[in-house]
Amino acid sequence: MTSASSSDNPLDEFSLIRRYFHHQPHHAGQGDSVSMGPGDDAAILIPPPGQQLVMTQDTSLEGRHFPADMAAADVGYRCLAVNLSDLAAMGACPLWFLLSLTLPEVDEDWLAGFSHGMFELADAAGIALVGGDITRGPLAVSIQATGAVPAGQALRRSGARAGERICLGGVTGAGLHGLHLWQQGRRDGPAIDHFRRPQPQLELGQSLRKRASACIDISDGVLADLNHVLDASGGLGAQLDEAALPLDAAILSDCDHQEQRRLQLQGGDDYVLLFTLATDEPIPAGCHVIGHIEEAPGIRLKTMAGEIRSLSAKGWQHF
Ligand SMILES: Nc1ncnc2c1ncn2[C@@H]1O[C@H](COP(=O)(O)OP(=O)(O)OP(=O)(O)O)[C@@H](O)[C@H]1O
Ligand SMILES: Cc1ncc(C[n+]2csc(CCOP(=O)(O)O)c2C)c(N)n1
Ligand SMILES: [Mg+2]
Repeated sequence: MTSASSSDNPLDEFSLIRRYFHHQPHHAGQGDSVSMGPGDDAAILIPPPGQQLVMTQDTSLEGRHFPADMAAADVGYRCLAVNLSDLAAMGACPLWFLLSLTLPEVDEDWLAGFSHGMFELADAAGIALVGGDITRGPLAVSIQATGAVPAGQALRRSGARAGERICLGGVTGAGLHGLHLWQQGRRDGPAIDHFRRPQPQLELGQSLRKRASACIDISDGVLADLNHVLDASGGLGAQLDEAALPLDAAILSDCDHQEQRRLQLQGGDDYVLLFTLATDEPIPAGCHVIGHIEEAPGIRLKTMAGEIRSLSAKGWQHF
């Protein structure tokens, strides 16, 4: 957020909610499970019969998760996308979300852009805003999203087994590279688009139910998030194949080989799925096998030259 539109009478909290956050869902059926949306002390929701609910929450702060000069519509889109990516990683269908917004002031241009970007993705994903909270302070967006899966079919981090293939739902490295380019003053191009508007892999996640043995979305980098799968699966290890790491050479063309590898493996902000598949499962279209699970703990890389090198599971960390 860079500036406030000055107004003698800024909207009060309730008018602001009505104007920007009472949104008619566009999807056929979207909102059918909402008995009471924004407006009462809490939302009243109808869980789909026979399904389990899946809940996640992610907070995005200006300057920490998105740059202060990012367009409001991109901020709205991105803050919802990172939550939907967690639902995708569980194989869930999105249902409802709550929005907790902390605003430094009432800037109607910013609110119009933010809500437009956020509802663009909400409508595309079929998720309904059912309530939230608005308060004053440094800009922060916290979203709690709920989805559903048929009982017992949620994907978890914990089911990987030795011998299984490790797959990626897309290329990695573009998100953090986009942030770097942004910090150098660039405002367009594929890496920047990836950073501004990550595409949560909801359909892929749902298609992996009963197929993938473990799944996670990559927010902190391939190594760090793969390590969560290995830990959750009982302390297993992995070997990655450098030659098999998917690389969008056009996106990372301005980086040297070492920086490309660092972005691909440790970047973060990717929001693609990493999952494990038994050897008899077909590889979903558009996905890449990047290695396999091993009994011996730790992550190793088979280099282009055929050497095996140990890697530390370094990735993005707040502290
Ligand atoms: N304050 C908290 N209280 C309880 N559980 C938490 C808290 N913060 C995180 N967790 C739980 O810890 C687990 C890992 O959280 P984390 O935020 O790292 O999720 P992630 O999906 O790995 O990353 P991302 O935040 O980028 O989505 C999740 O199950 C989350 O619900
Ligand atoms: C302005 C700015 N600086 C740095 C980054 C990089 N970054 C911040 S948090 C995070 C991991 C996921 O976070 P969380 O675990 O909180 O969901 C990453 C890769 C960014 N996105 N924006
Ligand atoms: Mg996650």
